[in-house]
This record gives sequence, C-alpha cells and structure tokens, in this order.
Amino acid sequence: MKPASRETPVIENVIRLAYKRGEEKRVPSLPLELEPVLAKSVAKRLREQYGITIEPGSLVPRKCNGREIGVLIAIEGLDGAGTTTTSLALASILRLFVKNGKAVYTKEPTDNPIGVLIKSILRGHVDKSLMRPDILTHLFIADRIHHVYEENVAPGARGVVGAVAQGYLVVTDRYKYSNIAYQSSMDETNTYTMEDIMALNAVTPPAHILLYLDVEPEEALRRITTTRKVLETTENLELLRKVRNAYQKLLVMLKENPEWPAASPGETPWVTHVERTTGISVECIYPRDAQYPVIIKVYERDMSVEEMLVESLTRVIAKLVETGHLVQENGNEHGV
Ligand SMILES: Nc1ncnc2c1ncn2[C@@H]1O[C@H](COP(=O)(O)OP(=O)(O)O)[C@@H](O)[C@H]1O
Ligand SMILES: Cc1cn([C@H]2C[C@H](O)[C@@H](COP(=O)(O)OP(=O)(O)O)O2)c(=O)[nH]c1=O
Repeated sequence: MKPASRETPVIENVIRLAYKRGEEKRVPSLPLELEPVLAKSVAKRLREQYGITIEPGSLVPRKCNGREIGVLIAIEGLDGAGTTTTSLALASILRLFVKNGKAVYTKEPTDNPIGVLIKSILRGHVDKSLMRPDILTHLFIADRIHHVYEENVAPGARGVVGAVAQGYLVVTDRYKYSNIAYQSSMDETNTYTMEDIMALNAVTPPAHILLYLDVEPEEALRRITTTRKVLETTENLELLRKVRNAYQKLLVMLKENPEWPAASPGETPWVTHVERTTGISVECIYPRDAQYPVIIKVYERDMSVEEMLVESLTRVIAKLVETGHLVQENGNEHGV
C-alpha cells in the first residue's frame, strides 16, 4: 500500500497504513508511539551490535567538493514483504537522526500518469491486452526515468538524483530491481531475460543500498489476502514463487557483477543523465572505490513487524556509516 502524499510527515503516513484505502486493504494498525520506540530500539542495537552511537541530529551526509551528498536506498521484496511499512519507517527514522533532516519517502510505480496507467493495467481496469510483460517492462522503465530525472521528490529537487545531489537520503519503495524480478517472472516466452531487463534499466543509476526483505511466498500471500479485498493480477502464489527465485538470482548477479563501477561503458548510459540533471560529477554521487548497489538481505521468518523494522533499519544505518555515506558528529543534547 502506498500513501498518497509525501508532504505529510512520514510517521503519520506509517500510522495511516492502518486506515488508508479502506476499500482495498484493511491493514492492521501499527502502534501510534512507533517512532520513538523504534528510534530507541535502533539506537540501542546500533550501539550494542555495531559500536555505533547515534542521537537525533548526530549524523551528517558525506561531503564532496564542499557539498552534502545523499543516497538512494531501494526497498525490495515480494508483495506483502513489508516494503511500504519499512520504507516509511526508514525515511522517518533517518529524518530524525540526520542533522539536516533531509530524508524522503518515494515509490514506484509512481503517482504520475505512467505510474497510474501501470496500476490500472495490473488491476485489470483497462484493456486486458495491455497486460504483457514486455509492455509492462517498458512502461515501468518510462515511469522510472520520469521518477529519477524529473519528479519533484523533495522540495526544489529535480528527480530522485537531484534530491540525492542536494543531500537528501531518498528511500524508494521499489526500484529497478522489481522490474527485473517481476517482469522476467511474468514472461513465459522468455523474450526478456533478467539480464535483458537489467540492461534496459541502465538508463537509471543503481541504488546505493538495496534492502531485500525476504519472505516465504505463502506468508506473503497470506498477508496480502488478509489485508486486501482486491488483488492485483501479479498477486498469486505461483508468480510469487517465481519472483522470489528471480530476486535470489538477481542478488547473486549483482554481487558478482555490480552496476557500478561498471565493466563496460555500455552499462552506464545513466552517467550522462545523472551529470546533466545534477550538474555535478557522478564520482561525487557514486565514489569509485565502492561497489553499488550494496546489498542487505533480511530474512523475515518468524519476525514481528517491529522486529523486522528494527533489524532492517539498524542494518541500513550501520551500512551507511560503515561505507562513509553518513558521518557521525556530536549530536544535540536529546539522546534516545
Ligand atoms: N514482518 C511482518 N510480520 C507480519 N506482518 C507484516 C510484516 N511486515 C509487514 N506486515 C504486514 O503485511 C501487510 C503488508 O505490508 P506492506 O508494508 O503494505 O507490504 P508491501 O508494501 O510489501 O506489499 C501489512 O498488513 C503489514 O502490517
Ligand atoms: C517498480 C515495479 C513494481 N512492480 C510490481 C510490484 C508490485 O506487485 C506492483 C506494485 O504494487 P505495490 O508496490 O504493492 O503497490 P501497492 O501497495 O500500492 O499495491 O508492481 C513490477 O512488476 N515492476 C516494477 O518495475
């Protein structure tokens, strides 16, 4: 489920998960006091497991040529894995802990015209002949190009990359990795392999961090069917099993052959677009001495929502500190 507006404070959106789109979904409510509880638990686990001490406002984005540079974090998983819940909570907690308060939630498919068309196709509301994996592959990519280079995801920022270049931590609820896992799994003719869809997606940059929420397809379907009256065409057990296999394969592919630094220039058409949109060197946004995306996998077996959130958020923040994308500074006096 996706909230309608990112102008609303993120924590409110988390709470609204309980009420939003009542006609489609009945989502169990998360406790109202979630944010402070979560902040405390995350700070505690970071201290105990990673030796990282953080307080509200104590983290700052790394700098390049004197300006703060943010990151792109993609949250991925099967429908029902909790990508929306986790993305909202992560943006909220990051906003609390970073000094500039610059963290935003965004999502794909977007609420822009191409994203709306995609949703109509997935819901079977338009001509059924549009429901083809090849058509969807290209529509999702077109929606993503607009999202990454044009959509106003943060005040005064052009596109996701514009926001990152202005020091925002951008959390996207799904990204190109959904495209690769879902559309290749829907394609029974095997016209577009995962590698093909990955190559088509080289028009947009990698995420700095890819958080994959791993859930058993049976559990994912159970969550979807208990929270939603109307299921999307993609939400059936057979497809979810295929998509999970595809995600597992994709994580291996990305570890062996990261998107950045790329092996060949043909894999990086996004570099020109990023530099044109942001006006800064790509090396400032994607330092060459690291490999992207950095992958984090959380296996949800027997985890409560709260446990999944603490585990996921702690690991993402620890990784951002470890890789130098977030730097620890003295925080303010309000510890958590
Ligand atoms: N780890 C978990 N354990 C139990 N229920 C969960 C867990 N994560 C999410 N949920 C529930 O599953 C449902 C779907 O969550 P949501 O974040 O909308 O998933 P997605 O966006 O991945 O489809 C919600 O009712 C949410 O509260
Ligand atoms: C971004 C993306 C999403 N998807 C799929 C994953 C989901 O099944 C669906 C989007 O639905 P979802 O993210 O669950 O949104 P909502 O909660 O509003 O229903 O689109 C793709 O197939 N390819 C893509 O490139």
